[in-house]
Amino acid sequence: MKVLKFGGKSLSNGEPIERAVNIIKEEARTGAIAVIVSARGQSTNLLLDLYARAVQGKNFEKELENFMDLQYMQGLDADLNAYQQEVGAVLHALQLIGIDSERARDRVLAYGEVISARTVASLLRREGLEAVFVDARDLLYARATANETVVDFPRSKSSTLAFFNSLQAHQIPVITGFIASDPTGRTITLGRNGSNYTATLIASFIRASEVQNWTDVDGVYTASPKYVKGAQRIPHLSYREANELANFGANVLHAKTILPLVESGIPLKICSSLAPGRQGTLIDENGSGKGIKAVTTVEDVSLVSIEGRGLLGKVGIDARIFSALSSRNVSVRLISQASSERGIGFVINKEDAAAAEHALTTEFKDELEHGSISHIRIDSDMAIIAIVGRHNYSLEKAIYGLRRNKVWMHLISNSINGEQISLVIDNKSLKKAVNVVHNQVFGAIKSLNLFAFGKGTVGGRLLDQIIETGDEVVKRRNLKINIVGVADSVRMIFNEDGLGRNWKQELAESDQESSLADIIFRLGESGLENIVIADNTSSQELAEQYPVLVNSGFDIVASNKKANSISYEFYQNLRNNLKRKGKLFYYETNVGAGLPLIDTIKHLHNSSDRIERIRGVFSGSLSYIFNNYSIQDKDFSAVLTEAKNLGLTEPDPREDLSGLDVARKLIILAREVGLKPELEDVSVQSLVPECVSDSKDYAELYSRKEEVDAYFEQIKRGLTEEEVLRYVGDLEVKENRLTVSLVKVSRNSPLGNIKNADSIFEIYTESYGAQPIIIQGAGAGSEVTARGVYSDLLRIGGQY
Ligand SMILES: NC(=O)C1=CN([C@@H]2O[C@H](COP(=O)(O)OP(=O)(O)OC[C@H]3O[C@@H](n4cnc5c(N)ncnc54)[C@H](OP(=O)(O)O)[C@@H]3O)[C@@H](O)[C@H]2O)C=CC1
Ligand SMILES: N[C@@H](CC=O)C(=O)O
Repeated sequence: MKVLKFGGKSLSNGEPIERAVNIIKEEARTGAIAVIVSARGQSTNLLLDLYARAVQGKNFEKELENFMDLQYMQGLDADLNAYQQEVGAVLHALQLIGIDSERARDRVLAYGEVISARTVASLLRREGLEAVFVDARDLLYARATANETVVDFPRSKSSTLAFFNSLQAHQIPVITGFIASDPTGRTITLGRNGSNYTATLIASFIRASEVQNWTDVDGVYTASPKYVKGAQRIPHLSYREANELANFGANVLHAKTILPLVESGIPLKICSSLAPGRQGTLIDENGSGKGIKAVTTVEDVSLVSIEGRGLLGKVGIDARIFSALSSRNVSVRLISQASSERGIGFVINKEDAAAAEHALTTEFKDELEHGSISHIRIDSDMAIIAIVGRHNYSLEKAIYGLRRNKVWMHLISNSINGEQISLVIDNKSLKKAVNVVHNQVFGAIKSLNLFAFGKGTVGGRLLDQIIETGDEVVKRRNLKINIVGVADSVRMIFNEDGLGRNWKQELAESDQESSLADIIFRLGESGLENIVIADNTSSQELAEQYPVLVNSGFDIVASNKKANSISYEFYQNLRNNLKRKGKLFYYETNVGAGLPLIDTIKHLHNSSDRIERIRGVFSGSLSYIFNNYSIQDKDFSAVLTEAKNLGLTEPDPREDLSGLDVARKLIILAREVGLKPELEDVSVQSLVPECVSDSKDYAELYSRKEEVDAYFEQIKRGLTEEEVLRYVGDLEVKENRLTVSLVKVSRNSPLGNIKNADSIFEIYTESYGAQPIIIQGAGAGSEVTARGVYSDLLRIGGQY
């Protein structure tokens, strides 16, 4: 015989109960079945409310009407009116007596299951099945203890077997879940998950072939889908694993409900009544073998820590702690003790915190007074994350991910059989932590949550590239980049679920003012893991805030060169900060846009090949300008405008013309090879003609373009047929000399030969001698620069 249990949501009015009836009909076709039901929909809550109203002497008639309205269904052969009278009479009596008692409450609650079983039996009869209503109070017996309801197994088993033996073939018992009789014949409930317990108890008594638990979820998941979007259904679990899951927060199960099955080896299937065809989770003796099964969470627990030198080597301290707690009915969920015994930490339910504090401070009053115990501290607002299943390195992976995301672990506990690891963290970090741990231990698709500053030439293109190639990146790299926000200099938008193709319009229409402090706060509060900041602005103000971003736990990618080229002291402090916090900062596009330059320099430098000189055309925009200006019959200002329109120049092109941008790039490279220059140390030949150098902004400079054009025309006239102009950066390492100058070079030389907006870098090293390593290619432009930043992002994502 199979036992089918239906939860409250699966029996709600309308489609759910119709589906449940169909499931029962189908299963009845395959052999003998027994059905166990919970109270329908929200009935238990409504009955609890009715009970509370009655014992408080309040009116309940209207609420009772509402409750009964939800119970009625068309065409039932069972008379539910009688129950309205009966519940009303019980509530009325309670209203008069006004005494709140557990048995009285249980009696009222029992009506939920009774009406539900009557209704389901009646609906099955309407379908031509021989369904009989069974009140479980005639089968199951239990008594209340201080902590729980304890079932009288021998008596319950014998009355259940007697009943089932009396059943006729084809009769389908529809049995009330949740309720039993106490030794005095009064109603008693079986506690949390009580109907599931009824099902597994009855199944074990009658040696059922299986239990099907029909609910509104289609099985047990690798994490709560409430927190982890990528959680997967677990097809197969062992009883032991299910038990661990049940103890650590998987609320589709309760540990106690599994026990009767373990003893009798009956498999349990968790099935969704919303999608009956779908495979659920099978729980049996064998499970599916080794491997991590799930990452579960328990919210709202308290961490108790007792510390002091008086604990050192003293016999009986633990015994006193636990007997004090047990005297107040406080159960301990986890414990960890330092080997020196100077500290003991354990976790209890948050609602027991006050009782625990009282019990412990009373027990250890003397030790606290004498100082041999320095403190008994209770930190509430804690949570547990449990990794269930056996697998090598899962703890290391979890710790790595949590550290990276600044989640502090207060306590770590590893079960003796190695099948469960528990981590105690702050409740407020739970969402972030469970995502990190889940994705780490399952190697699931990792999320990188990106907040982007700057939506201009580079920033805008980057966001579009991420959106255009998102699916490919998930497939090839197991990484999902979620753009959770964008800010420009005026406004910002924020969407934890990730922005889509519409981001530009949403930003344009946003009424949220751009504010770095708000962004940091909101990202911190969001519970998002693996947050990366992209800086595609040229703002020094933002660059100066990188240490704050790092301290807030974010990694950074930047096309903005400012952080690497302002004072050396800032540069060094930022590096120290990054190291201390274990955060990443990539900025490959700072020099040479998308070219693999900075990385190459780093590798050469780290491999101890002494870099002696780096010389070349560092500026893509000036490369474009001089490549074209040298050979075309156009005004300088016209070519400058072309470069600006192509997105090659700095937001303020005076930074290119003044040589400041190239000087910054020299500084960045010099610092990569261990020098410590400041901007003032660079000798720069500015390209801004003296006559317009007092222009207060680019617009004014441009308005005086005739003077600019005349200046460059004169330089151009000085060129021979064979010569072209190149704006060259030169870093002479040994001499610690950094120069930027406009030089005439032969058209046929490597520098003279470059086209478009190409940059070229000649890297002279000790090993390569007079033959430099040459890196050449597009040195500016939205597409290549955005690609470079994207590649930095992927490098970070690869380390999650
Ligand atoms: N263009 C290129 O080829 C290359 C550029 N780079 C670097 O990339 C960076 C961006 O250049 P590019 O995209 O061309 O510049 P743009 O002028 O096109 O875009 C700059 C963006 O930054 C925003 N912004 C400015 N200040 C702030 C702030 N404090 N907070 C938030 N947003 C801000 C601007 O907002 P708003 O729209 O409101 O003004 C704008 O969206 C620069 O640092 C540049 O040096 C590096 C390599 C190559
Ligand atoms: N304006 C810069 C852009 C890249 O850094 C350049 O031209 O190189």
